[in-house]
Amino acid sequence: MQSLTIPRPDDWHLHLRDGTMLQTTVPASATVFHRAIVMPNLVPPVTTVNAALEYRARIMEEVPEGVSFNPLMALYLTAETTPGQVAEAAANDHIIGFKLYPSGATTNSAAGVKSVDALGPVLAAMQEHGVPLLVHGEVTDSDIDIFDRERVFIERHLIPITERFPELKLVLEHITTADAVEFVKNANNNVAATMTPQHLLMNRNDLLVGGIRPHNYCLPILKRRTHQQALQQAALSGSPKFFLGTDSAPHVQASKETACGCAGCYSAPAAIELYAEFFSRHNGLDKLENFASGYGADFYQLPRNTETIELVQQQWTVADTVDTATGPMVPYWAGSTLDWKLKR
Ligand SMILES: NC(=O)N[C@@H](CC(=O)O)C(=O)O
Ligand SMILES: [Zn+2]
Ligand SMILES: [Zn+2]
Repeated sequence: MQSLTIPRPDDWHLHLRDGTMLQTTVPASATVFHRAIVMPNLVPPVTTVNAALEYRARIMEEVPEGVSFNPLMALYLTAETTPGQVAEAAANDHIIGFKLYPSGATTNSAAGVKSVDALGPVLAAMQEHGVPLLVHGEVTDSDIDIFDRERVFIERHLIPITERFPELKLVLEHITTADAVEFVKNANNNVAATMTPQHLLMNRNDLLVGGIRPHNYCLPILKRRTHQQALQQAALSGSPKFFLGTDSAPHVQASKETACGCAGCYSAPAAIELYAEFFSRHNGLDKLENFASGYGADFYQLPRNTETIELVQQQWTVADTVDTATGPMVPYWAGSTLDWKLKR
């Protein structure tokens, strides 16, 4: 049997939610990943260091016995965020950075930023303190087509931000377009991107052909195949600017399979295997190690993990549903097979 041993991976973009949902989501990620950036789009959003530390404590309560898991908390950037709060965040090892959600762009983004241009003083403080800016990069203007929202956000906001703050550490999250790949490649080394399993493995046909597939619906929305191919090439290129961030985003089945379904793929139950599937399908398994367990840590100036995990080439089927205290969830890739399995 073929097997592959790599350092324990980290997930640089993760949604765990709160309350009883943590009983399901925390073990699913903590038993695989050593560190994870926990996204702050709760209701209400996690905007202060104190709120983030309390949220982190609730997460830690659900980490299984004997498992070491280090949640790195992102704070939700709002129009009220101050340079003082940036300094406070910079001084706390449990806080990794600030997350910019354009208001209305995605799940629980109502409290997000309405004017990116007004963020100058806060971005200046982030640049000064070396605090990363994590970005959901989509405009929300009703006259911009949903498939163009990432490209337009890059043109209108990201290029100006990187020109004005050339030393700002910036991660364009869950990239979906060739435009995003080009932007990141052409930017300074303090600009990087995370990639999800669904954007590497799928394109919009997987969402819309032969019936609408709510469990493949996430934001930014899956794009056409040429964009998928640009992402694939970037991941396979071995560039340190592209690394793993699952964007695992749990919603219960009833909220996904409905007339107005929520955006988000719950990929955590098969996360590392999904990436292995992608790299193995493209004869690039040797690139998995740095993508999953190296480049992200390097970017965030954290040590690489020394523990290892083992993947074995063995077919298995992702569960149809996962039970939670608030009802069943349908994981991403439910009922389909994968060729690589994490040895647990
Ligand atoms: N990606 C998604 O489709 N959904 C995420 C939010 C996000 O990361 O944009 C969620 O919190 O559900
Ligand atoms: Zn997002
Ligand atoms: Zn996300």
